[in-house]
Amino acid sequence: MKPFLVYSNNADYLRLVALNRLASGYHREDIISGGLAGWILAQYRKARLNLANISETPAYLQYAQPKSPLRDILITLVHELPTLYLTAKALFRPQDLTVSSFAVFQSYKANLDQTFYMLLLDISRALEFASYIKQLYDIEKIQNKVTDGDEPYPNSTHSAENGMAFELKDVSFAYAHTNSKDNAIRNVSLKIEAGQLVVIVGDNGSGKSTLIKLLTRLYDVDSGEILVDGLPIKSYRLSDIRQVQAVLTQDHQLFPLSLAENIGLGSTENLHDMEMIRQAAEDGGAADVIEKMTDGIETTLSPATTAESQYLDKERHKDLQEFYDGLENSTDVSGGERQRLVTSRTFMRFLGGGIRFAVADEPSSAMDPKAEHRLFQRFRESRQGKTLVFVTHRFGHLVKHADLIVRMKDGQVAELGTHSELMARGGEYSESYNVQAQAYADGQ
Ligand SMILES: Nc1ncnc2c1ncn2[C@@H]1O[C@H](COP(=O)(O)OP(=O)(O)OP(=O)(O)O)[C@@H](O)[C@H]1O
Repeated sequence: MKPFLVYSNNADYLRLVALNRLASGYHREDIISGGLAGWILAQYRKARLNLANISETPAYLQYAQPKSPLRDILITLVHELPTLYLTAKALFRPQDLTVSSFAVFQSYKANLDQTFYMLLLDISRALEFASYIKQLYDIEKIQNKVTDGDEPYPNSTHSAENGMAFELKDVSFAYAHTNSKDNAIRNVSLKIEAGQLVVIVGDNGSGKSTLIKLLTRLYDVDSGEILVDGLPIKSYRLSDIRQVQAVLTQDHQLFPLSLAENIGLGSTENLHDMEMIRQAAEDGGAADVIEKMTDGIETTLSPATTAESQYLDKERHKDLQEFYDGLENSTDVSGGERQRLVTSRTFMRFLGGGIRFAVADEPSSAMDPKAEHRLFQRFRESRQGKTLVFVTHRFGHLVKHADLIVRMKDGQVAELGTHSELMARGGEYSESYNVQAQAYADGQ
Protein backbone atom coordinates (compact mmCIF):
# COMPACT_ATOMS: atom_id res chain seq x y z
CA MET A 1 0.00 0.00 0.00
CA LYS A 2 1.18 3.49 -0.81
CA PRO A 3 1.83 5.76 2.18
CA PHE A 4 -0.26 8.90 2.13
CA LEU A 5 -1.11 12.04 4.04
CA VAL A 6 -4.17 14.07 3.14
CA TYR A 7 -5.60 17.18 4.74
CA SER A 8 -7.58 20.20 3.71
CA ASN A 9 -6.87 23.87 4.27
CA ASN A 10 -9.82 25.12 2.28
CA ALA A 11 -11.76 27.37 4.65
CA ASP A 12 -15.16 26.45 3.17
CA TYR A 13 -14.44 22.75 3.34
CA LEU A 14 -13.30 23.08 6.96
CA ARG A 15 -16.47 25.03 7.67
CA LEU A 16 -18.57 22.20 6.26
CA VAL A 17 -16.77 19.64 8.41
CA ALA A 18 -17.33 21.81 11.49
CA LEU A 19 -21.01 22.25 10.65
CA ASN A 20 -21.37 18.52 10.16
CA ARG A 21 -20.00 18.04 13.64
CA LEU A 22 -22.40 20.63 14.97
CA ALA A 23 -25.29 18.69 13.51
CA SER A 24 -24.30 15.56 15.40
CA GLY A 25 -26.39 14.52 18.38
CA TYR A 26 -23.64 15.69 20.73
CA HIS A 27 -24.69 19.34 20.38
CA ARG A 28 -28.40 18.61 20.22
CA GLU A 29 -29.45 20.35 23.40
CA ASP A 30 -27.52 23.51 22.60
CA ILE A 31 -28.91 23.64 19.09
CA ILE A 32 -32.50 23.13 20.16
CA SER A 33 -32.44 25.45 23.14
CA GLY A 34 -30.51 28.08 21.20
CA GLY A 35 -32.76 27.77 18.12
CA LEU A 36 -29.66 27.34 15.95
CA ALA A 37 -30.84 24.85 13.31
CA GLY A 38 -31.75 27.56 10.77
CA TRP A 39 -28.41 29.27 11.18
CA ILE A 40 -26.50 26.00 10.74
CA LEU A 41 -28.39 25.12 7.56
CA ALA A 42 -27.86 28.61 6.12
CA GLN A 43 -24.14 28.42 6.89
CA TYR A 44 -23.96 24.99 5.33
CA ARG A 45 -25.59 26.24 2.15
CA LYS A 46 -23.20 29.18 1.98
CA ALA A 47 -20.08 27.06 2.44
CA ARG A 48 -21.44 24.46 0.00
CA LEU A 49 -21.96 27.10 -2.68
CA ASN A 50 -18.53 28.59 -2.10
CA LEU A 51 -17.02 25.18 -2.54
CA ALA A 52 -18.68 24.97 -5.96
CA ASN A 53 -17.61 21.75 -7.60
CA ILE A 54 -15.13 20.66 -4.97
CA SER A 55 -16.46 17.46 -3.52
CA GLU A 56 -17.37 17.22 0.14
CA THR A 57 -16.37 13.58 0.33
CA PRO A 58 -13.51 13.28 2.84
CA ALA A 59 -10.19 13.50 1.06
CA TYR A 60 -8.98 10.08 2.20
CA LEU A 61 -12.13 8.51 0.77
CA GLN A 62 -11.64 10.33 -2.50
CA TYR A 63 -8.08 9.08 -2.53
CA ALA A 64 -9.14 5.53 -1.78
CA GLN A 65 -12.28 5.40 -3.94
CA PRO A 66 -11.95 3.79 -7.33
CA LYS A 67 -13.13 6.20 -9.99
CA SER A 68 -16.59 5.45 -11.31
CA PRO A 69 -16.52 5.46 -15.13
CA LEU A 70 -20.28 6.09 -15.31
CA ARG A 71 -20.04 9.15 -13.09
CA ASP A 72 -17.13 10.49 -15.11
CA ILE A 73 -19.01 10.01 -18.38
CA LEU A 74 -22.07 11.78 -16.95
CA ILE A 75 -20.02 14.69 -15.76
CA THR A 76 -18.25 15.01 -19.09
CA LEU A 77 -21.55 14.89 -20.91
CA VAL A 78 -23.11 17.55 -18.73
CA HIS A 79 -20.04 19.63 -19.12
CA GLU A 80 -20.03 19.39 -22.88
CA LEU A 81 -23.75 19.37 -23.60
CA PRO A 82 -24.24 23.11 -24.20
CA THR A 83 -21.11 23.23 -26.38
CA LEU A 84 -22.36 20.31 -28.43
CA TYR A 85 -25.72 22.00 -28.81
CA LEU A 86 -24.09 25.22 -29.85
CA THR A 87 -21.83 23.47 -32.35
CA ALA A 88 -24.79 21.64 -33.85
CA LYS A 89 -26.69 24.89 -34.11
CA ALA A 90 -23.75 26.65 -35.74
CA LEU A 91 -23.51 23.86 -38.27
CA PHE A 92 -27.15 23.60 -39.13
CA ARG A 93 -28.56 27.09 -38.54
CA PRO A 94 -25.59 29.52 -38.61
CA GLN A 95 -27.95 32.47 -39.24
CA ASP A 96 -29.38 32.06 -35.70
CA LEU A 97 -26.06 32.35 -33.98
CA THR A 98 -25.27 35.78 -32.58
CA VAL A 99 -22.54 36.99 -30.27
CA SER A 100 -25.03 37.61 -27.51
CA SER A 101 -26.52 34.12 -27.75
CA PHE A 102 -23.01 32.78 -27.46
CA ALA A 103 -22.46 34.79 -24.26
CA VAL A 104 -25.77 33.57 -22.85
CA PHE A 105 -24.74 30.03 -23.60
CA GLN A 106 -21.44 30.52 -21.91
CA SER A 107 -22.96 31.72 -18.67
CA TYR A 108 -25.68 29.10 -18.87
CA LYS A 109 -23.03 26.47 -19.30
CA ALA A 110 -21.15 27.66 -16.23
CA ASN A 111 -24.30 27.51 -14.10
CA LEU A 112 -25.27 24.19 -15.50
CA ASP A 113 -21.86 22.77 -14.76
CA GLN A 114 -22.01 23.80 -11.17
CA THR A 115 -25.57 22.65 -10.59
CA PHE A 116 -24.97 19.28 -12.17
CA TYR A 117 -21.70 18.73 -10.40
CA MET A 118 -23.48 19.39 -7.18
CA LEU A 119 -26.34 17.14 -8.14
CA LEU A 120 -24.12 14.30 -9.16
CA LEU A 121 -21.53 14.51 -6.46
CA ASP A 122 -23.00 16.10 -3.44
CA ILE A 123 -26.75 16.31 -3.42
CA SER A 124 -26.93 13.15 -1.38
CA ARG A 125 -24.55 14.70 1.16
CA ALA A 126 -26.56 17.92 1.33
CA LEU A 127 -29.75 15.94 1.90
CA GLU A 128 -28.01 13.81 4.48
CA PHE A 129 -26.93 16.94 6.31
CA ALA A 130 -30.45 18.41 6.27
CA SER A 131 -31.75 15.11 7.61
CA TYR A 132 -29.28 15.22 10.55
CA ILE A 133 -30.78 18.52 11.58
CA LYS A 134 -34.29 17.15 11.17
CA GLN A 135 -33.38 14.12 13.24
CA LEU A 136 -32.29 16.33 16.13
CA TYR A 137 -35.84 17.60 16.28
CA ASP A 138 -37.46 14.24 15.59
CA ILE A 139 -35.66 12.71 18.54
CA GLU A 140 -37.01 15.49 20.67
CA LYS A 141 -40.52 14.82 19.44
CA ILE A 142 -40.37 11.08 19.97
CA GLN A 143 -39.06 11.41 23.49
CA ASN A 144 -41.24 14.19 24.71
CA LYS A 145 -44.22 14.31 22.41
CA VAL A 146 -44.08 18.07 22.79
CA THR A 147 -46.54 19.52 20.31
CA ASP A 148 -46.59 23.03 18.98
CA GLY A 149 -49.19 25.63 19.90
CA ASP A 150 -50.29 28.58 17.81
CA GLU A 151 -50.47 31.40 20.35
CA PRO A 152 -47.64 33.89 19.78
CA TYR A 153 -45.46 34.89 22.72
CA PRO A 154 -45.48 37.62 23.87
CA ASN A 155 -49.08 38.10 22.74
CA SER A 156 -51.27 41.17 22.63
CA THR A 157 -52.82 40.69 26.06
CA HIS A 158 -49.55 40.07 27.88
CA SER A 159 -46.70 42.31 26.90
CA ALA A 160 -44.47 40.26 29.22
CA GLU A 161 -42.34 43.29 29.93
CA ASN A 162 -41.62 42.07 33.41
CA GLY A 163 -40.77 38.54 32.49
CA MET A 164 -42.72 35.29 32.30
CA ALA A 165 -45.17 34.42 35.03
CA PHE A 166 -45.78 30.75 35.83
CA GLU A 167 -48.47 28.87 37.63
CA LEU A 168 -48.13 25.14 38.24
CA LYS A 169 -51.37 23.41 39.18
CA ASP A 170 -51.04 19.97 40.72
CA VAL A 171 -48.30 18.99 38.28
CA SER A 172 -46.93 15.44 38.11
CA PHE A 173 -44.40 14.00 35.72
CA ALA A 174 -42.49 10.73 35.26
CA TYR A 175 -39.72 10.10 32.74
CA ALA A 176 -40.79 7.58 30.13
CA HIS A 177 -38.95 4.26 29.92
CA THR A 178 -37.75 4.27 33.50
CA ASN A 179 -38.20 1.40 35.91
CA SER A 180 -38.86 3.69 38.82
CA LYS A 181 -42.51 3.74 39.87
CA ASP A 182 -42.02 7.13 41.45
CA ASN A 183 -42.77 10.30 39.58
CA ALA A 184 -39.86 12.71 39.25
CA ILE A 185 -42.36 15.47 40.08
CA ARG A 186 -45.40 14.82 42.25
CA ASN A 187 -48.41 17.09 42.70
CA VAL A 188 -46.48 20.33 42.56
CA SER A 189 -48.48 23.53 42.83
CA LEU A 190 -46.54 26.75 42.66
CA LYS A 191 -46.81 30.34 41.51
CA ILE A 192 -43.89 32.35 40.14
CA GLU A 193 -44.72 35.98 39.52
CA ALA A 194 -43.32 37.92 36.58
CA GLY A 195 -39.89 39.34 37.39
CA GLN A 196 -39.30 37.29 40.52
CA LEU A 197 -35.94 35.86 41.46
CA VAL A 198 -36.52 32.27 42.50
CA VAL A 199 -34.01 29.90 44.06
CA ILE A 200 -34.68 26.17 43.95
CA VAL A 201 -32.80 24.01 46.43
CA GLY A 202 -32.99 20.37 47.45
CA ASP A 203 -31.03 17.13 47.64
CA ASN A 204 -29.72 15.24 44.62
CA GLY A 205 -32.55 13.68 42.66
CA SER A 206 -35.24 15.73 44.38
CA GLY A 207 -36.64 17.00 41.06
CA LYS A 208 -35.08 20.45 40.69
CA SER A 209 -33.83 20.02 37.12
CA THR A 210 -37.00 18.22 36.12
CA LEU A 211 -39.01 21.20 37.29
CA ILE A 212 -36.88 23.44 35.04
CA LYS A 213 -37.40 21.10 32.09
CA LEU A 214 -41.15 21.43 32.56
CA LEU A 215 -41.00 25.22 32.88
CA THR A 216 -38.95 25.46 29.68
CA ARG A 217 -41.18 22.89 28.02
CA LEU A 218 -38.50 20.40 27.21
CA TYR A 219 -41.07 17.96 28.52
CA ASP A 220 -44.82 18.14 29.02
CA VAL A 221 -46.51 17.34 32.31
CA ASP A 222 -48.31 14.00 32.68
CA SER A 223 -51.08 15.48 34.79
CA GLY A 224 -51.97 18.89 36.12
CA GLU A 225 -51.24 22.06 34.18
CA ILE A 226 -48.65 24.80 33.73
CA LEU A 227 -49.85 28.28 32.86
CA VAL A 228 -47.56 30.93 31.39
CA ASP A 229 -48.91 34.44 31.76
CA GLY A 230 -52.31 32.94 32.45
CA LEU A 231 -52.50 30.65 29.40
CA PRO A 232 -51.61 26.95 29.16
CA ILE A 233 -47.91 26.63 28.26
CA LYS A 234 -48.94 24.20 25.51
CA SER A 235 -50.96 26.85 23.70
CA TYR A 236 -47.90 28.93 22.79
CA ARG A 237 -45.70 28.53 19.75
CA LEU A 238 -42.67 26.55 20.86
CA SER A 239 -40.28 28.64 18.81
CA ASP A 240 -41.58 31.82 20.47
CA ILE A 241 -41.17 30.34 23.92
CA ARG A 242 -37.62 29.17 23.16
CA GLN A 243 -36.74 32.56 21.75
CA VAL A 244 -37.47 34.34 25.03
CA GLN A 245 -35.84 31.81 27.33
CA ALA A 246 -32.19 31.44 28.22
CA VAL A 247 -31.12 28.30 30.03
CA LEU A 248 -27.66 27.81 31.45
CA THR A 249 -26.79 24.33 32.71
CA GLN A 250 -23.66 22.25 33.14
CA ASP A 251 -24.43 20.37 29.96
CA HIS A 252 -23.63 23.07 27.41
CA GLN A 253 -20.86 22.24 25.01
CA LEU A 254 -18.38 24.30 23.09
CA PHE A 255 -18.91 24.23 19.34
CA PRO A 256 -16.04 23.37 16.96
CA LEU A 257 -16.06 27.02 15.87
CA SER A 258 -14.14 30.13 16.88
CA LEU A 259 -14.55 31.52 20.39
CA ALA A 260 -16.24 34.56 18.83
CA GLU A 261 -18.88 32.32 17.29
CA ASN A 262 -19.15 30.19 20.40
CA ILE A 263 -20.20 33.28 22.30
CA GLY A 264 -21.92 35.15 19.48
CA LEU A 265 -24.27 32.27 18.75
CA GLY A 266 -26.19 33.29 21.84
CA SER A 267 -27.75 35.82 19.49
CA THR A 268 -27.38 34.89 15.82
CA GLU A 269 -28.69 38.29 14.68
CA ASN A 270 -25.73 39.94 16.43
CA LEU A 271 -23.10 37.42 15.46
CA HIS A 272 -21.01 40.05 13.73
CA ASP A 273 -21.17 42.58 16.52
CA MET A 274 -17.71 42.08 18.01
CA GLU A 275 -18.29 44.71 20.62
CA MET A 276 -21.33 42.90 21.91
CA ILE A 277 -19.45 39.60 21.86
CA ARG A 278 -16.62 41.08 23.88
CA GLN A 279 -19.10 42.54 26.33
CA ALA A 280 -20.76 39.12 26.67
CA ALA A 281 -17.32 37.56 27.27
CA GLU A 282 -16.69 40.13 29.96
CA ASP A 283 -20.09 39.50 31.58
CA GLY A 284 -19.66 35.72 31.48
CA GLY A 285 -16.16 35.91 32.95
CA ALA A 286 -14.45 34.59 29.81
CA ALA A 287 -12.44 37.69 28.87
CA ASP A 288 -9.25 36.41 30.49
CA VAL A 289 -9.69 32.93 28.99
CA ILE A 290 -9.80 34.55 25.56
CA GLU A 291 -6.84 36.78 26.28
CA LYS A 292 -4.67 33.76 27.02
CA MET A 293 -5.21 32.31 23.54
CA THR A 294 -2.67 33.00 20.80
CA ASP A 295 -5.39 33.85 18.29
CA GLY A 296 -7.56 35.55 20.89
CA ILE A 297 -11.26 35.52 20.12
CA GLU A 298 -10.63 33.93 16.72
CA THR A 299 -9.20 30.80 18.34
CA THR A 300 -10.99 27.57 17.56
CA LEU A 301 -10.47 25.25 20.50
CA SER A 302 -11.17 21.99 18.76
CA PRO A 303 -11.03 22.71 15.05
CA ALA A 304 -12.65 20.44 12.53
CA THR A 305 -10.09 17.84 11.59
CA THR A 306 -9.47 16.53 8.11
CA ALA A 307 -5.92 15.22 8.28
CA GLU A 308 -5.48 11.50 7.71
CA SER A 309 -2.35 9.53 7.17
CA GLN A 310 -1.63 5.92 6.57
CA TYR A 311 1.31 3.62 6.04
CA LEU A 312 3.82 6.30 7.02
CA ASP A 313 7.13 4.76 7.94
CA LYS A 314 8.63 6.14 11.16
CA GLU A 315 12.10 6.39 9.66
CA ARG A 316 11.52 7.09 6.02
CA HIS A 317 8.64 9.55 6.44
CA LYS A 318 9.82 11.27 9.57
CA ASP A 319 9.34 14.78 8.16
CA LEU A 320 5.88 13.95 6.91
CA GLN A 321 4.92 12.48 10.26
CA GLU A 322 6.12 15.61 12.04
CA PHE A 323 4.16 17.76 9.63
CA TYR A 324 1.08 15.63 10.27
CA ASP A 325 1.49 15.91 14.04
CA GLY A 326 1.57 19.69 13.76
CA LEU A 327 -1.65 19.89 11.75
CA GLU A 328 -5.05 20.77 13.23
CA ASN A 329 -3.96 20.89 16.81
CA SER A 330 -6.66 21.51 19.34
CA THR A 331 -6.29 23.65 22.44
CA ASP A 332 -7.96 22.62 25.64
CA VAL A 333 -9.44 24.67 28.43
CA SER A 334 -10.31 23.65 31.97
CA GLY A 335 -13.86 22.74 33.00
CA GLY A 336 -14.28 26.08 34.74
CA GLU A 337 -13.02 27.99 31.70
CA ARG A 338 -15.36 26.07 29.39
CA GLN A 339 -18.20 26.95 31.72
CA ARG A 340 -17.29 30.61 31.57
CA LEU A 341 -17.26 30.52 27.77
CA VAL A 342 -20.73 28.95 27.55
CA THR A 343 -21.94 31.33 30.24
CA SER A 344 -20.81 34.18 27.99
CA ARG A 345 -23.04 32.71 25.28
CA THR A 346 -25.97 33.08 27.67
CA PHE A 347 -25.00 36.68 28.36
CA MET A 348 -24.89 37.24 24.61
CA ARG A 349 -28.50 36.06 24.60
CA PHE A 350 -29.30 38.64 27.23
CA LEU A 351 -27.54 41.40 25.27
CA GLY A 352 -29.43 40.38 22.12
CA GLY A 353 -32.61 41.35 23.99
CA GLY A 354 -36.05 39.83 24.34
CA ILE A 355 -35.21 37.28 27.08
CA ARG A 356 -38.12 36.96 29.51
CA PHE A 357 -37.12 33.88 31.48
CA ALA A 358 -33.56 33.00 32.45
CA VAL A 359 -32.54 29.85 34.27
CA ALA A 360 -29.21 28.90 35.75
CA ASP A 361 -29.42 25.22 36.65
CA GLU A 362 -26.33 24.52 38.73
CA PRO A 363 -24.07 25.95 36.08
CA SER A 364 -21.38 26.66 38.57
CA SER A 365 -20.17 23.35 39.97
CA ALA A 366 -17.05 23.56 37.81
CA MET A 367 -16.46 27.14 38.92
CA ASP A 368 -14.60 28.31 41.95
CA PRO A 369 -16.73 30.15 44.56
CA LYS A 370 -15.48 33.56 43.40
CA ALA A 371 -16.44 32.95 39.78
CA GLU A 372 -19.77 31.54 40.91
CA HIS A 373 -20.48 34.59 43.04
CA ARG A 374 -19.65 36.86 40.12
CA LEU A 375 -21.91 34.85 37.83
CA PHE A 376 -24.90 35.20 40.12
CA GLN A 377 -24.21 38.87 40.55
CA ARG A 378 -24.08 39.45 36.79
CA PHE A 379 -27.29 37.49 36.35
CA ARG A 380 -28.98 39.64 38.94
CA GLU A 381 -27.68 42.79 37.27
CA SER A 382 -29.33 41.67 34.02
CA ARG A 383 -32.63 40.83 35.65
CA GLN A 384 -34.55 43.79 34.22
CA GLY A 385 -37.57 42.42 32.34
CA LYS A 386 -36.81 38.80 33.24
CA THR A 387 -37.99 36.16 35.63
CA LEU A 388 -34.89 34.48 37.04
CA VAL A 389 -34.60 30.97 38.44
CA PHE A 390 -31.46 29.56 40.03
CA VAL A 391 -30.99 25.94 40.92
CA THR A 392 -28.06 25.54 43.27
CA HIS A 393 -26.56 23.52 46.07
CA ARG A 394 -24.35 26.38 47.24
CA PHE A 395 -27.10 28.87 47.96
CA GLY A 396 -25.53 30.88 50.75
CA HIS A 397 -25.06 34.25 49.09
CA LEU A 398 -28.07 34.07 46.80
CA VAL A 399 -31.05 33.30 48.97
CA LYS A 400 -31.17 36.67 50.65
CA HIS A 401 -31.92 38.25 47.27
CA ALA A 402 -34.61 35.70 46.42
CA ASP A 403 -38.27 36.63 46.24
CA LEU A 404 -39.10 32.96 46.57
CA ILE A 405 -37.22 29.87 47.67
CA VAL A 406 -38.52 26.45 46.71
CA ARG A 407 -37.09 23.47 48.55
CA MET A 408 -37.75 20.25 46.69
CA LYS A 409 -37.80 16.83 48.29
CA ASP A 410 -38.65 13.54 46.59
CA GLY A 411 -40.33 15.31 43.68
CA GLN A 412 -42.50 17.49 45.89
CA VAL A 413 -42.34 21.01 47.19
CA ALA A 414 -41.28 20.60 50.81
CA GLU A 415 -40.85 24.25 51.74
CA LEU A 416 -41.80 27.49 50.05
CA GLY A 417 -41.17 31.09 51.09
CA THR A 418 -38.57 33.81 51.48
CA HIS A 419 -35.28 33.23 53.26
CA SER A 420 -36.45 34.85 56.48
CA GLU A 421 -39.75 32.96 56.41
CA LEU A 422 -37.98 29.65 55.95
CA MET A 423 -35.36 30.43 58.56
CA ALA A 424 -38.10 31.31 61.04
CA ARG A 425 -39.80 28.00 60.25
CA GLY A 426 -36.76 26.10 61.50
CA GLY A 427 -37.17 23.22 59.04
CA GLU A 428 -34.66 21.40 56.85
CA TYR A 429 -33.99 24.56 54.84
CA SER A 430 -32.75 26.47 57.86
CA GLU A 431 -30.72 23.43 58.90
CA SER A 432 -28.92 23.20 55.53
CA TYR A 433 -28.43 26.94 55.48
CA ASN A 434 -26.79 26.89 58.88
CA VAL A 435 -24.58 23.95 57.92
CA GLN A 436 -23.40 25.82 54.82
CA ALA A 437 -22.88 29.07 56.75
CA GLN A 438 -20.87 27.19 59.35
CA ALA A 439 -18.74 25.48 56.72
CA TYR A 440 -18.12 28.84 55.12
CA ALA A 441 -17.14 30.41 58.46
CA ASP A 442 -14.82 27.46 59.20
CA GLY A 443 -13.20 27.90 55.82
CA GLN A 444 -12.41 31.57 56.45
N1 LIG B 1 -33.64 11.75 31.66
C1 LIG B 1 -34.06 11.06 32.72
N2 LIG B 1 -34.60 9.83 32.57
C2 LIG B 1 -35.04 9.13 33.62
N3 LIG B 1 -35.01 9.55 34.89
C3 LIG B 1 -34.50 10.76 35.12
C4 LIG B 1 -33.99 11.58 34.06
N4 LIG B 1 -33.54 12.72 34.59
C5 LIG B 1 -33.75 12.64 35.93
N5 LIG B 1 -34.33 11.47 36.24
C6 LIG B 1 -34.75 11.05 37.58
O1 LIG B 1 -35.75 11.95 38.04
C7 LIG B 1 -35.54 12.25 39.42
C8 LIG B 1 -35.35 13.76 39.60
O2 LIG B 1 -34.14 14.13 38.95
P1 LIG B 1 -33.66 15.63 38.78
O3 LIG B 1 -32.53 15.61 37.82
O4 LIG B 1 -34.82 16.48 38.49
O5 LIG B 1 -33.13 15.93 40.25
P2 LIG B 1 -32.25 17.15 40.78
O6 LIG B 1 -32.91 17.60 42.03
O7 LIG B 1 -32.05 18.15 39.72
O8 LIG B 1 -30.91 16.40 41.14
P3 LIG B 1 -29.38 16.92 41.18
O9 LIG B 1 -29.27 17.84 42.35
O10 LIG B 1 -28.61 15.68 41.40
O11 LIG B 1 -29.09 17.58 39.87
C9 LIG B 1 -34.35 11.42 39.86
O12 LIG B 1 -34.84 10.25 40.47
C10 LIG B 1 -33.62 11.12 38.59
O13 LIG B 1 -32.96 9.90 38.67
